[in-house]
Amino acid sequence: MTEQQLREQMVTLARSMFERGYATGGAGNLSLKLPNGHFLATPTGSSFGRLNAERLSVVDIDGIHISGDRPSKEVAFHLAIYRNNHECNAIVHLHSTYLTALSCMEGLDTDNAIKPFTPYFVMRIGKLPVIPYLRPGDPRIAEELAKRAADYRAFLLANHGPVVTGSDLIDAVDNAEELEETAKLALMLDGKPIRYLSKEEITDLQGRGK
Ligand SMILES: O=C(CO)COP(=O)(O)O
Ligand SMILES: [Zn+2]
Repeated sequence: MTEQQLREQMVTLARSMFERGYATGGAGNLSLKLPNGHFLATPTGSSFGRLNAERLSVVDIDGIHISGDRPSKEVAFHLAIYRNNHECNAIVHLHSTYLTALSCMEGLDTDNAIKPFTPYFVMRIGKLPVIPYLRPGDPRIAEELAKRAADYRAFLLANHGPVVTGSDLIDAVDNAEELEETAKLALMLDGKPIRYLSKEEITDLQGRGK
């Protein structure tokens, strides 16, 4: 895809997420890898419902602002993931309701916040490690994500929300939506007897693609 097509795709997918309630207000941010090796990111403070393709931010791998409006204050953590996971070409960060609710719960398993009970969570996400709470924009979020980026496809920032990767922006958005629905189910089922997937069932799903 050309840079122009990727810009238009970011605007369209962001608006779709906004209209369906995955993003509200000015929260969350998106990025993707451009064909020239730079990165396209949502401007800081922008609403997913009202992005403008021409004003999206462009930064290089060091976070230097090349063009467009001032980039998201989280661009450093996006870049930390790209540096450490070459299969990642796009990132979605949301404050979506159910994942953010989950991120506020005490006693999460920090290696995997959602014990698998549906196949698509295993196929699209695998495991969801929890990153300790840091204020939005804290440079230490990038350090924490850099340590885990090579081994996971999604992360839960404690008391904040999800960070989800993909092979392109459509894949990252689909992964984020699947993960949000999984968190919704996990909270609906909280306290009820769940039949979790067995070790064998999880192994059977791994490496099969989507
Ligand atoms: O979600 C956010 C912070 O974590 C939003 O910040 P930006 O508006 O700077 O992208
Ligand atoms: Zn955020």
